[in-house]
Amino acid sequence: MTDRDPALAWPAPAKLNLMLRVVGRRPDGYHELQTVFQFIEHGDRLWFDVREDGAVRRLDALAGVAEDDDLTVRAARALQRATGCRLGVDIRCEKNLPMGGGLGGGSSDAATTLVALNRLWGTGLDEEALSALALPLGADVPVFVRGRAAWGEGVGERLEPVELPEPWYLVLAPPCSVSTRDVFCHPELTRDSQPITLADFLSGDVTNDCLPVVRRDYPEVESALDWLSAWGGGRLTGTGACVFAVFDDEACALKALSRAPARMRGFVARGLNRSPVLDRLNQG
Ligand SMILES: C[C@@](CO)(OP(=O)(O)O)[C@H](O)COP(=O)(O)OP(=O)(O)OC[C@H]1O[C@@H](n2ccc(N)nc2=O)[C@H](O)[C@@H]1O
Ligand SMILES: Nc1ncnc2c1ncn2[C@@H]1O[C@H](COP(=O)(O)OP(=O)(O)O)[C@@H](O)[C@H]1O
Repeated sequence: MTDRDPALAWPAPAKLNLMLRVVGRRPDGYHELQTVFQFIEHGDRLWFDVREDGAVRRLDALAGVAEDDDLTVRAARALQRATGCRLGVDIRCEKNLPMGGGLGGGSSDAATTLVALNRLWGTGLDEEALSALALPLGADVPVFVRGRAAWGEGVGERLEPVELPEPWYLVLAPPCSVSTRDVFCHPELTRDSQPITLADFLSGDVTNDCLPVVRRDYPEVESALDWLSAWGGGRLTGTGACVFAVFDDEACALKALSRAPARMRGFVARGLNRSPVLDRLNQG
């Protein structure tokens, strides 16, 4: 066994927000959203080695993120606190997802840590209890813990599983990072969208209210969206910076990717209604 044995890896998939409406604002300043989350077959990978001494350590450095702030470390400590577990863990993370890209990489790492350690430490929390631990770590963490594509409301914590088509996505990562906080503070952000229904979304309403302000303030995002317009139109995930287009088959998506300007990094991945974390859990 190597310390990064693929057979022992735990997946941390990315998510896409297939639509995102800002429908109000709570007294604490957080915005009420409507969104649709779907996972994609592309993400980070994590390995966990249980320690007997209770220490939680991160073995791979993450640029700009101190060990104590790392969402994997915070998730492990939150599980220890909630359960009184005296075990610890060494965490390795192969980071494939861009940070601050709207793909939810940090949130997914945190969720995978909660799910995996709940198994490896034998702490026995059910999905409801794990989701409650997840929310204070970030609004997107619960959907990754539950592991099902979902219609989300509130700040993303009220989740209803949905069955969606699972197309292929071409995702482009423009060379910039968008601050979620800056987008939500933007004076021109639409904050009073009319709520829609799942049926509205399924019949084609895929508005992302963050798109106009992000497009205007981030020229790299604008140019990625413009480039994708030739391939049926580009959409923003979350607050960006990543953008995506939808394809019926993998070959067409790969063909589009091969023609992307050299400065645009990207990848092709299938949409998933079920997170690979659930399958990993069933593997034991
Ligand atoms: C917008 C979404 C959609 O999936 O994804 P990302 O683009 O970040 O991936 C999420 O709701 C992001 O949730 P989360 O990742 O927890 O946001 P944070 O980084 O904690 O938020 C940073 C700041 O944005 C503001 N914020 C965030 C979420 C929200 N519903 N209303 C807000 O007003 C708050 O000022 C908060 O302090
Ligand atoms: N394990 C982690 N992976 C990624 N980001 C992390 C992690 N731990 C903490 N962070 C912080 O969370 C921020 C948001 O990360 P991420 O979830 O990747 O982006 P987004 O919310 O835009 O999808 C990062 O910019 C980083 O400061």
